[in-house]
Amino acid sequence: MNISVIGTGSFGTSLSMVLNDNNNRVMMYGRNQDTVLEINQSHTNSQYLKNIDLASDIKATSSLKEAVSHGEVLVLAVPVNAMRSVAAEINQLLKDLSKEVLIVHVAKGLELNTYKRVSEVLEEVFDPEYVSDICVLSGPSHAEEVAEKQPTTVSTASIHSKGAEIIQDVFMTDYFRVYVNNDMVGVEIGGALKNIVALAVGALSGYGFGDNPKAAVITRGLHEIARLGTKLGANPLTFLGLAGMGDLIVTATSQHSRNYRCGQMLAGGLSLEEATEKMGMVVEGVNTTRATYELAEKYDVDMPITKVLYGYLFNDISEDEAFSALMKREKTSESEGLKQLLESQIKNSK
Ligand SMILES: NC(=O)C1=CN([C@@H]2O[C@H](COP(=O)(O)OP(=O)(O)OC[C@H]3O[C@@H](n4cnc5c(N)ncnc54)[C@H](O)[C@@H]3O)[C@@H](O)[C@H]2O)C=CC1
Ligand SMILES: O=C(CO)COP(=O)(O)O
Repeated sequence: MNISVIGTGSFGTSLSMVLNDNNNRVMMYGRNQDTVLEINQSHTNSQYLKNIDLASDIKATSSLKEAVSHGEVLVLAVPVNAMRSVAAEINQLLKDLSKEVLIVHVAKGLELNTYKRVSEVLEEVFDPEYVSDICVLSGPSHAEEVAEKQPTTVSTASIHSKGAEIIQDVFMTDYFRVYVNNDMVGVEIGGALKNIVALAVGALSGYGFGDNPKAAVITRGLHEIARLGTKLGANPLTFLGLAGMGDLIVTATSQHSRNYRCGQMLAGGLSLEEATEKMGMVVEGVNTTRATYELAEKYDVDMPITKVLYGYLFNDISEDEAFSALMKREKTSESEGLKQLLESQIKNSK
């Protein structure tokens, strides 16, 4: 198929390699002329993927119109905060070209202020006449390792039934395995909220905390992701899958993760601005912590780790205050919490 990948950052580039390996005709769109030239002439993207050669079949353009004209499937691989404006530009081009495409996004976060999942933003922006379906692709998939062709597994979900199966076909190679999941809300919430946990565990690592507190934050973090997710209509079992537990493991335990490394830098004394600037790539967990904190307040969902991280990121509470806020809460029952998740699932499935 003809596929256009919108975004020449780390993930857009590594997914272009997967799509090319699966015999699709891939065109990347990037707003940075130098990157576009480098991809076309040197077949590398050295700012984002060091020591990786791209196939010469992968073409890049700085014309969004050219990319939209080329693709039957458009892969949106830009940060969440750019999604609405990029989608609006694409929608206008689709109208002008009178063309229908299948959209898949790979962004992991919630939109600031609206607290919307990315597919909700896209559904709002795209005219259904020009978009056959809107899908998400998410799961444990560091761009660096995808580019090295390390065996990788991800989930895809779509608003309608057909889209996810097409996305499964266009991405699936012998090193990139795609599972269809029918829980769009769960897949998007899992991918977005694991970044909060990764930031928190990165900070723990930066302060020199051991494995016990890290396991506590990962496990209880997954629990609170599931609590908010089910409130929003997700199936709690999705959080045990690739887009939940899988992505949480890969992100909250890895030096590849920008969120984890950002947490480490904060613990090392950098300000939030300094840490995100030094990263030079998107750290979705920062905005998503704010959006999730506000969303949890709105829906009255107890999210102690998110709340404490919000205080640490935006209100300068210290690590001691953060720990004390978490450890000195009222006594609670683990089995009661799990039971409530199951009850929500029964309610959601009715
Ligand atoms: N890097 C990774 O391992 C993975 C990233 N993701 C998600 O994919 C999304 C993109 O991440 P990365 O590629 O890693 O980010 P990145 O920071 O490496 O690259 C982002 C790209 O988007 C472009 N961009 C930003 N605003 C734009 C706009 N308005 N118009 C056009 N292009 C724009 C930038 O120029 C850059 O090329 C994020 O939501 C991230 O959470 C998902 C899975 C893995
Ligand atoms: O989502 C990712 C891997 O699945 C990458 O996470 P970071 O954005 O923290 O690097």
